[in-house]
Amino acid sequence: MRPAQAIHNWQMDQKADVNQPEPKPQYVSAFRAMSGYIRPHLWGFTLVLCCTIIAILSDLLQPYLMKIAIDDNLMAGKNDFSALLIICFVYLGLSLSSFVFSYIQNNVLQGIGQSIVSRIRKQLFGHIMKQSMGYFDRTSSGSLITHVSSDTEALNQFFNQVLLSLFRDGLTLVLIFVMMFRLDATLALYCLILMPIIAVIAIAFRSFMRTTYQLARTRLSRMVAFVAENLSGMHLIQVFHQQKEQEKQFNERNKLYFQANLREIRTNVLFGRTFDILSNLSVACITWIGGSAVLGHHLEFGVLYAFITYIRQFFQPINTITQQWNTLQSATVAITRIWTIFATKPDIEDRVEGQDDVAAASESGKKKANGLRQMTLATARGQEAVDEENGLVLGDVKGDIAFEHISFSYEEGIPIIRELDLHISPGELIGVVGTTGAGKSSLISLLCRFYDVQEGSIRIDGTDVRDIPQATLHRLVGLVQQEPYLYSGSIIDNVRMFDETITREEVIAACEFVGADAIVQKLPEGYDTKLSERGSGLSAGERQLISFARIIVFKPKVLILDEASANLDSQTEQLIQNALNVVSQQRTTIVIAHRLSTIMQADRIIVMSRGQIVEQGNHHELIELGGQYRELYEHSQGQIAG
Ligand SMILES: Nc1ncnc2c1ncn2[C@@H]1O[C@H](COP(=O)(O)OP(=O)(O)OP(=O)(O)O)[C@@H](O)[C@H]1O
Repeated sequence: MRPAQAIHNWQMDQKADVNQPEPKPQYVSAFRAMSGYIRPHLWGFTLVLCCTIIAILSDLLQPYLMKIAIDDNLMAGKNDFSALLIICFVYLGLSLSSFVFSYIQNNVLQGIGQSIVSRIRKQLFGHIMKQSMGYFDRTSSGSLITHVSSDTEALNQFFNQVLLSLFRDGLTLVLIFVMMFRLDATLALYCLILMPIIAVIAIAFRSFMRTTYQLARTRLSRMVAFVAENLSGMHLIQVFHQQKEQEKQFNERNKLYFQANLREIRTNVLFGRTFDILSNLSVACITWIGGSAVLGHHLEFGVLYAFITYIRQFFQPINTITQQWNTLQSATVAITRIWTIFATKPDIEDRVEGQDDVAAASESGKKKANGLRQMTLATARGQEAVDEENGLVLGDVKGDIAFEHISFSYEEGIPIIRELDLHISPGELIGVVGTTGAGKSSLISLLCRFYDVQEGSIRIDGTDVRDIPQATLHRLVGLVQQEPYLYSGSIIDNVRMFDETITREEVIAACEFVGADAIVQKLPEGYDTKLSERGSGLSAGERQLISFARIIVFKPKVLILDEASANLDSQTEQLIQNALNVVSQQRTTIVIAHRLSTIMQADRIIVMSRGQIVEQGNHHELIELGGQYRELYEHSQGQIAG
């Protein structure tokens, strides 16, 4: 397999246009893109080829054998029973050979197809996982699910139906003509007259079938996308009692898909039956023409019998090839979609050694970046992470954070963060407050490098985050999100994020440390309790505590907490407050607070408005100042009192 070569081929064919929304089938490009995956299986394909040829010959020789039996034995008036018996055995042998070689050909081809598709699916999933947040903002999860599931399945059909049909049915057609001409050239020429009629019907149906097929596929993917979106937002649907409305919308999509399917089926049936009529008509014509010749003693009866059999066999491959047109189209569209994803580079990538540095990166920053890179390599090997140049160890990172004159926007022309400066000292506990949409979450997304700033730089211990490999950065900076995500799996797995190098004892110690142990112990199987998807068996506060434990085991130098905005009961709130107090010790901590009570004890509170810092100081200083913070505080006090 040569994915790099395949992607290169693809990109050349697309002329670097990787953003086409509705790809059109491009057959040559699709075949070229697949060629890298086909090459390693050349021996397998050769075997398939040989088996197919043998199976086709075994099938096509059967009518010829009957012709010999009829003309050379039965009609010749010979009473040669042994010759007849031999013909019967050879006939059986041919049937058996057709069965065996078709079986081998099918199995080998299915095996090759499945292995290629499973490899592409794996690479596709891996590639999607590497994309940055901007990509997921732009791409719906429903369409990604479709790409990983049904588009890769369409590739499988490409191997098992399209490739096979093109070869098997194409060769069958050619050989049938050869046999026909060998039997009787005049009758064969009569059959050739049929070709233009068949071609006209096939072409007319082809465009119908393409339209109905594409319609059905589009409606199916819309329905899948709708289901995916609804499942991820189910709690909202239930809270707002939108079940009926969503059900109505789903029913509409379902109905449209049902209608498109019916249309597709009807077109296919009509096409198949039209071919049947044409086939019967041809048999009738040949029976009349050939029968007259037999009666006039110009043609042997056995030849006519074989001819009629060949005509019947002749329509089946044409029918199959025309039907495969749809599969070929959907496979090429699927290849286009998949390769478009493969060709999409992540917006955020680790800087490659020797690449141009950001203008702002200082010499010392670069040296430290080198150090951090080395650390990643060393930690990946499980060794003591030492930077040879600077003598840094991972444990030496202090957690000094500087936002230096940064500006950022998700979309051009709509600034979210504007020329913001902020320095956070190692070990400081910072609270960030502000009205909704002020840019608080965006600020921490930038620190985690989910997005890159357009101006300025963000530095950790003097190193630009763009110079730190992402794997290192995400070990340095731990994030507890507003809605902590728990996976289907045990509590142990969720705390250590499936990292087997973290022991059970470490997980339990972390849970005890943040006060989650008592909650876990109450669960039916304690730490081995299997959580359902998103940890739906736990309350919001309990999920927060588990995610605190997660932070403890991964020991980040900088902790970011995007506080849950959901109302928690006072007991859970106290548990979370205690947990925050312990996890924030000896690490730089930034808390985006929705409840001011969480950050009243913070070393410093930042008040944000419209992407800028408008006030900062500790709780008392900001109350004294009498600005936005005081307003927010009085508002929150009013709410509590109310
Ligand atoms: N992925 C995104 N794509 C485009 N715009 C976004 C995206 N995320 C946030 N925004 C916009 O950026 C602005 C700041 O959002 P952000 O989430 O940073 O605010 P916030 O202060 O954290 O708000 P809240 O307190 O409500 O969470 C908002 O106007 C929001 O609509």
